[in-house]
Amino acid sequence: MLANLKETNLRAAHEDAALAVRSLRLSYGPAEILRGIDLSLAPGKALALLGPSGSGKTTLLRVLAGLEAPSAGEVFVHGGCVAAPARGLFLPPERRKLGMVFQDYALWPHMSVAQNVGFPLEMQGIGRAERLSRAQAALARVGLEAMGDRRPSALSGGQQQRVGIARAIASGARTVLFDEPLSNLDRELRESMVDEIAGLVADLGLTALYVTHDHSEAFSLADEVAILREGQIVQAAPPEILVDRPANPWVAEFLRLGAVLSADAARAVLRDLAVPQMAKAVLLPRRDIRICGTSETSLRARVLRCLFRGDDYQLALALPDGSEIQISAASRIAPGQEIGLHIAPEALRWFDIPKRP
Ligand SMILES: Nc1ncnc2c1ncn2[C@@H]1O[C@H](COP(=O)(O)OP(=O)(O)OP(=O)(O)O)[C@@H](O)[C@H]1O
Repeated sequence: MLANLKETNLRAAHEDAALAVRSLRLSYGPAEILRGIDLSLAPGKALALLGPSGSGKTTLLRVLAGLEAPSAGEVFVHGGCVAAPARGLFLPPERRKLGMVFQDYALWPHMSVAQNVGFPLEMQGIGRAERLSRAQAALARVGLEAMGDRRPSALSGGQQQRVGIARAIASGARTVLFDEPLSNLDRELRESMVDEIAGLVADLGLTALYVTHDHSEAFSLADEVAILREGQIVQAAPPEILVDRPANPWVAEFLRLGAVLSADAARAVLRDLAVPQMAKAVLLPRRDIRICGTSETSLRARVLRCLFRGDDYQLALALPDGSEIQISAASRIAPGQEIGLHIAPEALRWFDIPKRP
């Protein structure tokens, strides 16, 4: 599975991995965009690269694909080294046995579905007859064997997504890189597409790497999520672990897990609190906070906004230290109202680094 590789276990890890990078760096002029990345992804697993805009997600994907050359470090695909600048090694994209699915699938409207799927094979110099038969086989694998003659515009969004995946695997790729595949879709469509993509990738037995800036998409699609910040991986773990044990206050805030308070603020606002020695910040996970009566109150908050979401209400609350937190509530509470909140001491997540590392 994915691991933050250490020098000692790297050799075994990268030999077995579908994808691995070691001490990867990339600079554009004086700007260092990727700053020492170690990752590996086991065959058949799905990894999401998640991070704020500009953190280097797309750049890392492009380095894996062979669309960018790293400045230092090594890239491995299915156990073989495909880029190592120190040794002058660089394999171009067509020799890496990786498929790519681009933002919004990037299908050419003037080509038929089968021509779209066969296009990368044409770029590899494969003849027409073989191209068509491989395109047809790939379409059959994604359940679209009857659609080869259609134009992409005559397919639903879900079918276009399947065409994008068929194109990625037509050359025999078992590992597919997805570059923000769902970024421009509206929310509802996106949710059903996430389901469909995850199902298809699992059915086809593919190894998948997704770039996304959407937390819920990353959590739904991937076995493990690597969080990038300014060209470095700050935490890589299964989604449940990220939510339960964020590595630092920045991860907790980025994932919007709740309110992060400095230890001093926590002492001031949380009743009867025992602050561990060395603690500099604490996360109050929003999933563990509930509205309560005065006798149970751990802290007080003021309602800033209250939004009806169909099933429940989303409350934006101001805590006494000025930080904001969003929780759900069963009924409407008017903005401006003071409420009591309860959080169990064992639900708190303490950090020995300050709130804004
Ligand atoms: N060709 C380039 N020349 C110089 N700087 C670049 C180039 N491509 C990307 N960058 C810079 O590298 C940084 C990382 O960009 P990248 O596109 O990898 O981020 P990202 O995490 O994918 O962001 P987003 O979610 O907005 O797509 C950004 O600061 C960007 O401006």
